[in-house]
Amino acid sequence: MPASPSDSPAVEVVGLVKRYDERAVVDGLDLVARRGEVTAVLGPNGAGKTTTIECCEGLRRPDGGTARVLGLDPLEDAHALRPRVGVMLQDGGLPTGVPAAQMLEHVARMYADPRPLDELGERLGLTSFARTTVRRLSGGQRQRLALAAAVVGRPEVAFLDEPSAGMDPQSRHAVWELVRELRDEGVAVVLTTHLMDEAEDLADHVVVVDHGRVIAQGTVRDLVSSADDRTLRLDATPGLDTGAMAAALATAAGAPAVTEAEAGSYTVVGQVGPATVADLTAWLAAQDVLATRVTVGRRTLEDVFLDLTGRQLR
Ligand SMILES: Nc1ncnc2c1ncn2[C@@H]1O[C@H](COP(=O)(O)OP(=O)(O)OP(=O)(O)O)[C@@H](O)[C@H]1O
Repeated sequence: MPASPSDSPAVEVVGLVKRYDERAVVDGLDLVARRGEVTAVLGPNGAGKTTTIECCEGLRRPDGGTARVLGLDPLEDAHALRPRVGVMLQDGGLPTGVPAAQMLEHVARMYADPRPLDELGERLGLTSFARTTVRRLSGGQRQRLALAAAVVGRPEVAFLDEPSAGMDPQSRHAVWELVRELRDEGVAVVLTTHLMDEAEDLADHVVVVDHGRVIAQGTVRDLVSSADDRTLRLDATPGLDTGAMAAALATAAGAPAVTEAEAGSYTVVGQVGPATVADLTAWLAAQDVLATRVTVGRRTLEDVFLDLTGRQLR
């Protein structure tokens, strides 16, 4: 049976390449995003996330590979895609001299069946600054307005570049609720984020990008349980010998990886069980060190992300 249009991916990127000054910042990247799913693209600063999304939005011309959105070419078919795709850019990309409400009304008029503005304004908390010009909005207010502009036209695909960056917790939850609702309405939501809790909470599919390529992907559950390791977190005196700690735990925990991510805050990843905790406390007692906190839990998406992409700054 031929695939119906709704079975085909809403976004399909194959072997995408984008170079700046001979340097490939996107280097053979493949990505699929489906209708009714939230696809979260994660990666360190400079990994190529925004560039990839901008190729899908028709804002950049790829140097290789293809990007298709709703089966169309984002550049050649830009006119046909405009009413069907919502875009929230990282820097807002909004005109700055007009009041917020006026800007949104103007955007809404471009669509056949826009969302009711009062309802959208209410749920994203836009009413308190409706008459403020865009340039005078705070960062979080501008983000909320940009999100409203991206979804007011009832898009089939929404590209949201760091949608909740710089937002207070209340706004972030309002954004998450809206994203879930879009997904439930069948929208393909593609978002980038540095917030691992955002990805854990929202994403049906996570794509981890580094150096312009996909290095891991799957559901959050796939990614965190690909190893059955657990993480032990320890708060104690800063500067403990992590090598010696790893050696002390080696019998109980296999070959654990011990790191001091922040001063006095240690992470042990490995086959952590009751004997590991016993060996750790014995080792600490032998050093005359008091643990102020020991917790054991599953690996989080952040643990997986740091394992995949390393701890050095980009
Ligand atoms: N117009 C441009 N000219 C030259 N280099 C560029 C241009 N746009 C992006 N780059 C470079 O491409 C690389 C990828 O940038 P991109 O914005 O796609 O990364 P990102 O993964 O979205 O990062 P972040 O998490 O910091 O937003 C970076 O090294 C950036 O400096």
